[in-house]
Amino acid sequence: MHHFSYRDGSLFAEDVDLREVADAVGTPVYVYSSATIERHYRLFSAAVKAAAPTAKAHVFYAMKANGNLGVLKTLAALGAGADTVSEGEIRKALAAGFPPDRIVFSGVGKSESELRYAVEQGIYQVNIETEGELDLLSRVASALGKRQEAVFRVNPDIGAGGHAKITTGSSENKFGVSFEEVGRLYTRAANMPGVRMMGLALHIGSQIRETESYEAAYAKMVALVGDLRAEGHRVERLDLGGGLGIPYDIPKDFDHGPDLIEAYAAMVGRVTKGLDVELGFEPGRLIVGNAGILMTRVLHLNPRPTKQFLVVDAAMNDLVRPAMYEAYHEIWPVSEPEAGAPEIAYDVVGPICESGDTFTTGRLLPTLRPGDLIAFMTAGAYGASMSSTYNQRLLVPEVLVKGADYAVTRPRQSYEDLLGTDRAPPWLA
Ligand SMILES: Cc1ncc(COP(=O)(O)O)c(C=O)c1O
Ligand SMILES: N[C@@H](CCCC[NH3+])C(=O)O
Repeated sequence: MHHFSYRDGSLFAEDVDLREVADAVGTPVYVYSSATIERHYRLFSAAVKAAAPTAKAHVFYAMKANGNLGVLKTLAALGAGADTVSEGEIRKALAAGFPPDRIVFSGVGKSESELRYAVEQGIYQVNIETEGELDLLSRVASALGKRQEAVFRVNPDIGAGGHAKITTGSSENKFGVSFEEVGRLYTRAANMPGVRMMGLALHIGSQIRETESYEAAYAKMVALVGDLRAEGHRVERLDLGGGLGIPYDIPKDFDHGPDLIEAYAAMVGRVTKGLDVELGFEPGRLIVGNAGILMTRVLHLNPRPTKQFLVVDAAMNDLVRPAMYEAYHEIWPVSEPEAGAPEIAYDVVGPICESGDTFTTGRLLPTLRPGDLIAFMTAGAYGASMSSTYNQRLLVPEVLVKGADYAVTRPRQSYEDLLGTDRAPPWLA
């Protein structure tokens, strides 16, 4: 369920009329609902905690999905941890109030300075993805006189996900140390200064809407825990990653309840039954995806003999998912269409000079005119966080709603900001 609905002929985010936000903040604009974020975080954490009653479960929100400070503070206040993938994310997580001992650092290519920063901050766990990274972490941490707790991110050779570009668990993907190598690396790490191996992690992909792939991968990991322990290794933590998917095709009256979350949690309970480990989870999209929309205004119509282009003021630099993954986002007019109003098939496109700057083709929508507002739904995850200034367009503002209140949690970038970071080379100055 999410908290965007029609009231008095207009689309509301909780108790805030989106027309009001468009007037005050302009378009395009991302709008997030605190209530939806809270609901999904609570549903997920309660489900996994209940399903694995003997294991301690920690939820680390994967902040790459949405790193807005207001969103992060909302989740930190609920007691979530953070799954980070760069020094920038660690810094932002700390600034948002996540305590260091609830921060996990994942990622395929961590640099020496990033690892040093993470160790200095005393973060909970580094998820090591290569042997070179094990060596580097050991060197960096021992030079600081510290011992960093870490796990190996294992590639289980079982991938899943909503698109080939977001599958991560196959051995063809770059992520994690090879399943066959873990035993040898664990043995090496036991004798290394600066690191303390605590267990294993995996993350098999994103937008996964079934539990079978997870179950196969998790079962493989549970067996690996047993094998490592039999060799005398300490394996106290199992970080099960994120990736649980959400519905993108949501009819307006749809209440997508906790079904998939519960099926997932039950599967986790089944697979880890009797296993004495602390479990970690790294959900991103599940927490914030349905909690956000991108509101945009129609600029122009461009009729062609075979189609009608609807040119809006948002573009692929603001929401890249359709261009990058052929992703589907529902489009809801902000003014509620009258029942039975005639519909037209539109190609909804942005102003960027690429044909790929197309949000959808042939989408049936009520008749729209320049000046009308529409919302790309389910844009809370990998929307603003993947945006860019391509075509020298300003990064769009982000607004967080709570009940009848809203706040601009990131203002629209200014042209001064856009130009201000560039430097001319001395020979052209
Ligand atoms: C290591 C890791 N954890 C968690 C996530 C979060 O994924 P999702 O947003 O699909 O839950 C990702 C991104 O896929 C990831 O790479
Ligand atoms: N960016 C992807 C998800 C990738 C997840 C990051 N590991 C999306 O928009 O669906």
